[in-house]
Amino acid sequence: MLENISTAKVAGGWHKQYSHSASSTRCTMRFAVFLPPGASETNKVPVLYWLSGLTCTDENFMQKAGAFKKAAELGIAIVAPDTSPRGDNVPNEDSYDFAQGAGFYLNATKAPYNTHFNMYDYVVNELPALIEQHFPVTDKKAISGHSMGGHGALMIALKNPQSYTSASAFSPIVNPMACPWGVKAFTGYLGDDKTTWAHYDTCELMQQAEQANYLPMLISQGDADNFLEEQLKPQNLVDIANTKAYPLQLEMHAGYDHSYFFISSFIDQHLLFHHQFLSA
Ligand SMILES: CC(=O)Oc1ccc2c(C)cc(=O)oc2c1
Repeated sequence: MLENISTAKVAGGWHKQYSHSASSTRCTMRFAVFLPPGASETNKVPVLYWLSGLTCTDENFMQKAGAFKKAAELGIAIVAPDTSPRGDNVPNEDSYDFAQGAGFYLNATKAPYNTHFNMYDYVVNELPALIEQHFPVTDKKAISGHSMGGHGALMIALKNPQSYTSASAFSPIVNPMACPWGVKAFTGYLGDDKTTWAHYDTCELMQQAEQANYLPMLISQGDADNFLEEQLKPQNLVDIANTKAYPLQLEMHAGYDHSYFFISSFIDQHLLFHHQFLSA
C-alpha cells in the first residue's frame, strides 16, 4: 500500500513522494519518483534508479540535481529511494557514516543491524517490483548514484548485469574494502570476515566479471574533491577495467568538489549516456 506524501508538476512531468511498509527492511520506507510528460499505461517509460550518498534521503537528488528537464526530454522516469531504513525501532548511532542515513546498499548480517539494514534486497528486488506495479514504467532499468550511492549503483549493476542496461556514478566509493568509510560500514554490518565484504566491493566484483556480463559504465569525478585520495580511489577500478577491457569510462573534471554543484553540472551527460542503452 503506497501513501502519497507530495505531488508537484515539474518540467511538464510529475515529482511525487511516497511512503510504504517495506518487507525487506521491516520498516516504513520513503522514495521519490519523477514521471516524464506523456508517461502512461499506453506509453510506459524506462527508469533510472538513483542512489544517494551518506546523510541523504529521497529528497537531495530531486531537489538539487537539476535532472528534470533532460529526463523529461528523454522520456526517462527517475526513482530515488532513501539511503537506509529509518525509525524509532531501527538501530542508530550518532554518526554521519554509519546506521541511519548510511545503509551502504548491502544486506547486513551482523546484529543488531541484520533485522532492518537490507538495502540491497530493497533496491534490487522490492522497490523495482513496487514501481513496476504502480507506475507507467517498463522493466528497463539503469542505475546511478553519488559517493556511497555510487558504490551502491556500480556494485548492484555488477552483481545484477541482466537487470540493468547501464550504470554510472558521481564520485563513487569504488573500493570500500580499502577505505575508512567502507571498512567502518562493512565491519559494522558484516563483521570481521573479509570474504563477505568482497561480495559488496565494486573492485572485487569487476575483477570477477565475465565478458558476457559487461555493462557500459560511466564515472564522473571532480579533482578538487576532498575525499578523492582517501575514500574514493577511482583509479583502483580503472586499473582493473583496463586489465580486462571492461567498458568503463572515467571522466575527471578540473576544479569540481564532492557536492551537488558537481552533480548538477554533469547530470545531463549521465542521462544521455543511459538513454542510449535504455532506448535501444
Ligand atoms: C546533499 C549533499 O551534499 O550530500 C552529500 C554530502 C556529502 C557526502 C559525503 C561526504 C559522502 C557521501 O557518501 O555522500 C555525501 C552526500
